[in-house]
Amino acid sequence: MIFGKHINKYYLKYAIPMILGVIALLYVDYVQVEIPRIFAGIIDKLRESTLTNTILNESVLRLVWIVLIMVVGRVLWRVFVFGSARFIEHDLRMSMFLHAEALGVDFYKEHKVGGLMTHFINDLEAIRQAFGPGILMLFDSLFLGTIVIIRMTQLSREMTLIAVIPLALMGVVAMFIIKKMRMKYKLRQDSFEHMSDFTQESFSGINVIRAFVKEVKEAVFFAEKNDDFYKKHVDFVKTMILINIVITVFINLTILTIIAYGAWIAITSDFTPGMLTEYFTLFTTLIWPVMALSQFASIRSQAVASYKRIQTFMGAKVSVKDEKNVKPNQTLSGRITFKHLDFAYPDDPERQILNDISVSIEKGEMVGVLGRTGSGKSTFVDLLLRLYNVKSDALYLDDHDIMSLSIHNVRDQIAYVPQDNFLFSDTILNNIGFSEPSMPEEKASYYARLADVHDNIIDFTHGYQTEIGERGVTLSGGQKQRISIARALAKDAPILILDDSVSAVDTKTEESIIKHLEEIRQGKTTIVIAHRISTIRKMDKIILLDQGHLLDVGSHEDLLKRNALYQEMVRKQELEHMVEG
Ligand SMILES: Nc1ncnc2c1ncn2[C@@H]1O[C@H](COP(=O)(O)OP(=O)(O)OP(=O)(O)O)[C@@H](O)[C@H]1O
Repeated sequence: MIFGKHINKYYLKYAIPMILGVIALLYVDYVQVEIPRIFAGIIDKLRESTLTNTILNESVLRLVWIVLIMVVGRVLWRVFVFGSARFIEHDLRMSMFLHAEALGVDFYKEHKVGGLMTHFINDLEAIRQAFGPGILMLFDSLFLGTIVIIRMTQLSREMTLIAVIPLALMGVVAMFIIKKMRMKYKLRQDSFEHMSDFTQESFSGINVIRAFVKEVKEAVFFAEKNDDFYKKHVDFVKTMILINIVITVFINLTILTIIAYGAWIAITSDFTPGMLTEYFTLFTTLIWPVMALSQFASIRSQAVASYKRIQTFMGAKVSVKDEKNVKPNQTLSGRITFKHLDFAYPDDPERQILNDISVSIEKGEMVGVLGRTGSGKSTFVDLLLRLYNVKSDALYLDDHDIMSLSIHNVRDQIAYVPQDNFLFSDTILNNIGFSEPSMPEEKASYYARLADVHDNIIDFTHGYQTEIGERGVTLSGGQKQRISIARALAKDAPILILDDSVSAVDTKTEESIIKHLEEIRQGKTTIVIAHRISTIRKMDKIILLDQGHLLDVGSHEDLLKRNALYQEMVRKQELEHMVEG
């Protein structure tokens, strides 16, 4: 069962338990074939009236031994073969997860999470089936099948020919059906992936669906996907049933032939009733290996289809990775320099998002980034986080070209509050303490105070132990923002980036948070993207972006004096303030 490089390595890793398991399996098969022979001996001795107590006792003792060996052997192969299959599934899942973590933003833009989940659930299960029951079926059918056929041939060559020819014919027919089945399984899996994608997105956007009263429209779309999956699944199952019918018909016809032909040769030759019983028992033993072979083919075809999907996923290029020969970990002071930086997103290389950006941010400065929506503010900070590759000699952290540092090194030195304020379904304490294992509650509460969210937290019945998300409380937008800020502050990194992170709090709370930032970020660099001028007016400098260009850099007073766009923004916001006021 050669799958491909992502799996073949596990053959080596689990070679010993797998081989031990297969040896136990083959030994069980070997002793199992002895049973019909013992019965045949007893029957013939009975017929000849030569059965003595000693012979009977010996036969029973041999049977007891065989059963004991079979019990122990079955336990052993189950542990070794099925155990290894579970380990392979576990290891592959782990490397898939690590790969998923390494994949860049561009991958997640193209691939939906629901589809990704089907690799982790259905496709991995298909691989496990191939390595557990699949290996069992493959060796059972080959080894048990062979020794049974040899013994059957020793008993009667002609009858074995009569029995084996239809079985071989069945194998050929089954092969064609299995090929079809593989194709149908792939279609079924693809359909399942589309349905999962759709379901995941619908649940994520359930509030929007409700707000637009589009439940019926979504249900209709879901029904289409559900129907499609149903049809593809039924189509696949029909082929599976067809193969079972073919097998059953062939086997029963062969049994009939054996009974008729066997009875005839028992009457007309020296073929004894004991031999006929043994032969018949052997043939019924042969049914399992034949069935196992066809089931193995089906399991394998599903696993191959699943592996191809996993391979496509594992083969997805990690677009953002360390350059060769990156410097060993550097401690950064927080100085940032953009030098004529141009940037276009990899999926749209023709459209330049940032143009010729040259600006310096000194260690310890508090810097506001302002600009109309879509002007490139988030892109500007995403590049600092090294979420994308930039050309060399365009962006420096201290005196290091960002491309010469490891991604881990860069991100380790930056604390970040993302625009969507994503929080994990975990306790508030663990969310705030995400940057360090087991952060004490006093430390988390210190940062929560700075982010002005401590009072909200202690209002919850379980305080810092309150679970957030699916299993716990639902937080308001402002609470989520402030917990995200506390989480970033708790990282206490040389550079802190807040991407539009105080938009959901009132101006008084915003003022308090900014004041706290000024106090605790002394000597450390802080970059705050904002839409409200009130958020950044007191900062050391303001970077004004417009349509991907750096329009101006200076203090609030400087920009107010000389920059028309800034004056316009201030005027508009004052007006809005007055109207609201
Ligand atoms: N992953 C991406 N791929 C391609 N284009 C993108 C991507 N992300 C953003 N853009 C484009 O880059 C431009 C700048 O977006 P960006 O999010 O940096 O602006 P912004 O100033 O932060 O906007 P806002 O204030 O609305 O958050 C936009 O035109 C946007 O469509």
